[in-house]
Amino acid sequence: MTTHETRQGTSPVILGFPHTGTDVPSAIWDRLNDNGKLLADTDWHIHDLYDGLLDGVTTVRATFHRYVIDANRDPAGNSLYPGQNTTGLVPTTDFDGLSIWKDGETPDEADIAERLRDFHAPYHVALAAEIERVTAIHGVAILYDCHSIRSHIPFLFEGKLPDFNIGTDMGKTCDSRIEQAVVAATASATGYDSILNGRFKGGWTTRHYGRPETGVHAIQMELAQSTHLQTEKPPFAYDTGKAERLRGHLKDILERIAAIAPNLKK
Ligand SMILES: N=CN[C@@H](CCC(=O)O)C(=O)O
Repeated sequence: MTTHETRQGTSPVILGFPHTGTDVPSAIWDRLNDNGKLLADTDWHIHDLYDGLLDGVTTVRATFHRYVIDANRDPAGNSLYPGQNTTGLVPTTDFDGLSIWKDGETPDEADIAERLRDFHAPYHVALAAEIERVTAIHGVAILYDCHSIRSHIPFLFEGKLPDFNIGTDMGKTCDSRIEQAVVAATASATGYDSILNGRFKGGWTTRHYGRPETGVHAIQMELAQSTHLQTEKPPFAYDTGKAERLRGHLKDILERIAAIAPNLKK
């Protein structure tokens, strides 16, 4: 089973897609309960949503599902949000806090070690290699990590999530000009709301790679799925009309950050 797909380009921008994969090996699939088999926490269609928006962009996409192992979690198993409801490296629940494994089939330490080796590590080896390659071309690289999530999830947050959720771990993971360019682009998107470092501050990928002092900048975009899906429940169908409108704004965001790259110094 392949673990990831890489498309190489020469732009300074790299798109990461840790959660759009839906591949689950049969031995793992058989351990999921009926709720887990819905794969409800997938970032549905997000790689299609961003397809073709920026010339020369590099993309790295995990093809395995986050219930196999979550490529956006610390491989050491540390929580993204200690003390708050969240999901882990190999999640035991979905975003609603409901079990995803059959009774007695919750992955153990040996399962987690195996999945780290077979899925999490190969994805991050590929992503790190692209960051290194792009940095060798431009002196800098901008990793934009692409996500989506349902707009109402009481287990994780109150009320309705804004449409654009920008995460930079409180400004630590990228130059402020990148952060401000994305904030400005989302603020000018009429009919959408947005927030910087609200409930979603950037996952492990953004926090791990974003080291502005070394020339590697990272920013996460968490889109509310109501901006591009027909409904936020199975079958999580793509809404072409909504998506086309949104794609104009995503293109604007990506072009703005690509234009900043030549001005970023190590
Ligand atoms: N769709 C995925 N959302 C991310 C959110 C990370 C964060 O808290 O910023 C995830 O769970 O990995």
